Amino acid sequence: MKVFFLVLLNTLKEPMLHFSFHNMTSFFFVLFQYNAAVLRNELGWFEKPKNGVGFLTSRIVSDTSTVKTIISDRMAVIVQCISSILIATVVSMYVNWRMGLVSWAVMPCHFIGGLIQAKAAKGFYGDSAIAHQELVSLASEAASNIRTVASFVYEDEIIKKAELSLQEPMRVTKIESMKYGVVQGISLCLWNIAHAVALWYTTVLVQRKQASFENSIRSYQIFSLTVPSITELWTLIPMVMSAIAVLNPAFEMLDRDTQIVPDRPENPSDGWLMGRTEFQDVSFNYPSRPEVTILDGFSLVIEPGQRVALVGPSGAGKSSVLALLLRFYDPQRGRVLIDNKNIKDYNLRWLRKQIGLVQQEPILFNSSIRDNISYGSEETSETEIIQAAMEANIHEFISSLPKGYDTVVGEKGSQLSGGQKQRIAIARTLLKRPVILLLDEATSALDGESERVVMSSLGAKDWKDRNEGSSKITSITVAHRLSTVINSDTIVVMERGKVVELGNHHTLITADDGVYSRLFHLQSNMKD
Ligand SMILES: Nc1ncnc2c1ncn2[C@@H]1O[C@H](COP(=O)(O)OP(=O)(O)OP(=O)(O)O)[C@@H](O)[C@H]1O
Repeated sequence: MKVFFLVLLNTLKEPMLHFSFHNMTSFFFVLFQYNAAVLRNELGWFEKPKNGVGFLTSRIVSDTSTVKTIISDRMAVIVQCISSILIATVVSMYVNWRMGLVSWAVMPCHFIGGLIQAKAAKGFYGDSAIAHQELVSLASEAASNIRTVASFVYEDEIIKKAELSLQEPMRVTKIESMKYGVVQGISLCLWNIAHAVALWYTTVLVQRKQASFENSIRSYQIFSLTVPSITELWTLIPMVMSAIAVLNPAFEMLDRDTQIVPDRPENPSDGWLMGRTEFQDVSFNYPSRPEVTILDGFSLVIEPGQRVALVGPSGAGKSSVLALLLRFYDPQRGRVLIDNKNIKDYNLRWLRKQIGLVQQEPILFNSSIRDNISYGSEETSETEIIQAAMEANIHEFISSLPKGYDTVVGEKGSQLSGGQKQRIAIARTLLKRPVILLLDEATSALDGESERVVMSSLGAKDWKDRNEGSSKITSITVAHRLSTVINSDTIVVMERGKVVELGNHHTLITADDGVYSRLFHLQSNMKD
């Protein structure tokens, strides 16, 4: 009866274990937390080589699936093995306590065998995980830049690089697997010794009449049936070891504090910004290149509603000024103020909602034009979407497409021309109704006429209906083509991270030896 009860218990433990461990909640929780932890980081973190797109993709997939393997799958098996061992011990003690004790006496052989195995398996997975990350990084970089790869006929080089990145891990894995084989042999030998000792002691017990033949056979059978559980338990150890190696960086990722916290201070300010922007003696270098000074004592005041242009030679630091305004980075010295308040004192999410950025190479998503325009402003109506498209001078083109606003644009907008992508990006930013608009070479791919329409529409833009205090949008435009910025209220000429000239087109053009007038005449001559 007691044996029957134990057998029943053994049978019932399976559904209970699977109910406890084999659900995916923990996996989805980790996946969610991991994604959130990645996105929480500041921009400088993403620019480190080890945090590139490919590496991150590979890490998210492999780290989370390892967590799932440990929590959902392996833990169930581990608990199952332990409970089987315990149940078998109780039963064998019940049948013949001497035999039960023998099972435990030879247990060290199993444990030592397992421990040796686990030690040998350490480091077995580390290199292959890194190789996997490198491969994913190479593949995703090549796939996302396939036009460049194809035009330079660089496919074979990428395959060679992939092969090269696998060579060292393959060599290490070969040596490790040979070591592992030897260790496996030693472990098996130890387990066989344990069996031989148990069998020998069974015969001793029978000869001494301390156990009946039937009971010793029963007890030995139970012991034999338990061994696979012990073996399985120990074969799981290498996997758990490797998982722990993977989990350490995963926990580091989850625990990392971002240097620019988007939710602090916790309470967003009320209402809307006016748009007065000020850079006070700002010095800045990128975290990835701390030795190079990008902005050096940069100061500038922009009044609400002003249209300001930043011009100057390539590398002067114009885009970096915009990046600081969005707090992608913090300056090392000086302050950036909006409406006379340091931008560090604003809730960053709230602040960014009021600033619109259009970049030279806008990123579109592989969905419909409508979704791309309403990205980040999901609650807007169809009329508002069309209005924004009209202001960006793209409505006519969209309407000419067979599927209109439902046309899917392909990955990164690959099915559109550069100018069309830029105009969709402008519409997307206009729909956000930003108080401050940042245009970084945003119209560089447009023809002259199209650019004129877009720029004059942006120049006339006002948010009177939303913000009683400010009528016109404050805009900062970065452009190399000076015709883009000729109508700006203020043109700021930058060189090596400093303001070297400031004024409107007419005042700057009259300074004969000025940087702006030289640039302007150079561009006019090229046109002629
Ligand atoms: N993420 C970055 N990490 C390190 N250095 C950077 C980064 N982005 C830009 N730089 C460097 O900062 C300097 C200023 O770049 P920035 O893009 O601000 O110049 P720019 O005046 O806008 O140039 P362009 O007119 O060519 O766009 C350049 O020397 C550039 O190499």
